[in-house]
Amino acid sequence: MPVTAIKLINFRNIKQCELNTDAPEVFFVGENGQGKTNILESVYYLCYGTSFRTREDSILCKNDESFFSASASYFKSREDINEIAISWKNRVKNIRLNGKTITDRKDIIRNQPCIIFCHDDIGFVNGPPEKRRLFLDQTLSLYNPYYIDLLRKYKKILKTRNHLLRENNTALLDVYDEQFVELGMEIQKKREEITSLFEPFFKDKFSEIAKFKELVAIQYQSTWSGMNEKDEILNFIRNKRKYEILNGVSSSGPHRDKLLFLHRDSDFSQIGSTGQMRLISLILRIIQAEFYSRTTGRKPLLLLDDVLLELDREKRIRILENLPPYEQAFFTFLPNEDYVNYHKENTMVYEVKSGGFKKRG
Ligand SMILES: Nc1ncnc2c1ncn2[C@@H]1O[C@H](COP(=O)(O)OP(=O)(O)OP(=O)(O)O)[C@@H](O)[C@H]1O
Repeated sequence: MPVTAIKLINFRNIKQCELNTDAPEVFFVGENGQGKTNILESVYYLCYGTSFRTREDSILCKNDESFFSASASYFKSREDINEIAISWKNRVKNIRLNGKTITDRKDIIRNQPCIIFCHDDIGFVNGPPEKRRLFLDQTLSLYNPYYIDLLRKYKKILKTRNHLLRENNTALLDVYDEQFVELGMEIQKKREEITSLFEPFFKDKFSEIAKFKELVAIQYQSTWSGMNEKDEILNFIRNKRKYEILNGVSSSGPHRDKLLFLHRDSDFSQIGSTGQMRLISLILRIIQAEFYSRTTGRKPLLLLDDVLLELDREKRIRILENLPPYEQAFFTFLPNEDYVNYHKENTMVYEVKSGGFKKRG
């Protein structure tokens, strides 16, 4: 569903704005630090109920102000206009979909799917294990609300289990280990399945876009690898119990697994160039969006924040030609980028300066 209008009050450096965004592609062009990412962040915020840059809503509130609000209208069909609105006041967030309060964020994720291509995505390739796992968890959560619940349950059990380890409560650990392993195995299975499903697409796209002759493979490395039965894993973690009690943490399970990009069996993040890793992160987002569309029959919104900057002209063009099907795409550009070349017939262009927006043309 395309976003046709965005209204913001006190969102980051944007005091107030009402923007018409009724176009398949919307470009935001401006110098550094003017508010381009902020406007993309507001769209993401309206799709997920959280930011991709911070967990703290207070940070989104304009300095020296005590509240902010964001809302977007979008078409379900040309006759059926919907509105999502989020307000934050006295440190309380209120999310409303067509005037009705939403209490579980799952409901807005389902409502308006959105995929952000942002600078930090390079961490999917060269970042710490939790950042790399995030790619898989985001992919699975996007199309499967059950996975969101599964992760929530696992995180809760993990927290309790770590607490029991610190308390040396072996009787309760015996009970919790069962659930810990069951939920953990389910998460690992889903992550492994999605990794093998993505592998051939990833290889094809990488050689097509990067023109890198040698293959880069994706591998999910499980801390419980080679163990397919629950009892085997239970034995494995019980054998580690003394060590875990000593350290007060669960040393294996999906929260310790790794996503690896391998070139000739070594970690590509150690040898790839920044441009190559940027490409991999873009390709991962493309595959994520394509997979979402294939499984749900719906097209997401795409938000592309400055991610083409590190690529040479040929690769930029190849990335743009390979973008997944989208309902609408928002892009940010610096004024000296050749964005005019990517302009389509109905593209809307806004100039961004000090949190203000001026429509061009
Ligand atoms: N809570 C806030 N209140 C007021 N201003 C803020 C707040 N948070 C961020 N800013 C301001 O927003 C600006 C950053 O905007 P943004 O991140 O959108 O930059 P940008 O236009 O995308 O630039 P770049 O190309 O450098 O990424 C900075 O000037 C920053 O000081």
